[in-house]
Amino acid sequence: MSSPIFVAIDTPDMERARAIAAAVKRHAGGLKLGLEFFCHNGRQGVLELADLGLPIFLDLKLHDIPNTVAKAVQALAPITPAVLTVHAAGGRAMLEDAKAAAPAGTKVVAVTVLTSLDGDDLNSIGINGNSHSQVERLAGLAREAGLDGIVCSGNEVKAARKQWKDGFFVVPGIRPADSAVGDQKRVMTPRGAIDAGASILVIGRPVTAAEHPDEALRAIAATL
Ligand SMILES: O=C(O)c1cc(=O)[nH]c(=O)n1[C@@H]1O[C@H](COP(=O)(O)O)[C@@H](O)[C@H]1O
Repeated sequence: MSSPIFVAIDTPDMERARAIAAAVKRHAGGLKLGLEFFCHNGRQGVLELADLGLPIFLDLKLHDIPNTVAKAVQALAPITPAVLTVHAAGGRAMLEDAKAAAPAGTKVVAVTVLTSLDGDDLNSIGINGNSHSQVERLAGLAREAGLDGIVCSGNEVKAARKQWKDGFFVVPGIRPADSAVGDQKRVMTPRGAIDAGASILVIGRPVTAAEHPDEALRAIAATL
């Protein structure tokens, strides 16, 4: 079985992205390319890294009116990412239109509550609940809209999986026990997230900031 770990290649520097991708390619389940990479390297950069043969998770966290998001998804062609993110808070019509615009082989997943937010952050943007209730609400919305799954932290994935048994659950905010947390607030160990029901783990700095990314990745994989 291929690894559930998608390595987040968060850099605008194509040389560095190529080097990290080449280093981890034998032991990663896929590559996650997000805003930092995409804003600088665009579709061409994505296609170049896709040539390595690993599944590509394109993390653009699209969030706009339904027509704009649907057209943006169409404009990604000829990229056919294995996974694509949109923001659940865009609402049901946006989610439905994003899914309808995506290629058949692309899992469209909705970001629920960013792992960099805690309860106080949620209150400050007018959400008077905790991350658990908000993730459950948005998971229900994503499911009703026909999406493939959600992005949430390891803390909520167990409850979300319970309400959506065949959902695809992406879990970032992954930190091995000895890792720096950085800007993440809702974190979980790799093993904890898998045990709680994650389908895939997104791991960036604990791998990419290591002196030897492939060794760091294999050490994490050994804990699963
Ligand atoms: O959609 C994501 O991938 C995502 C959602 C979320 O709630 N939190 C989150 O950290 N991510 C992404 O996951 C990666 C985490 O990177 P590290 O914190 O370096 O492991 C980054 O590329 C984030 O953009």
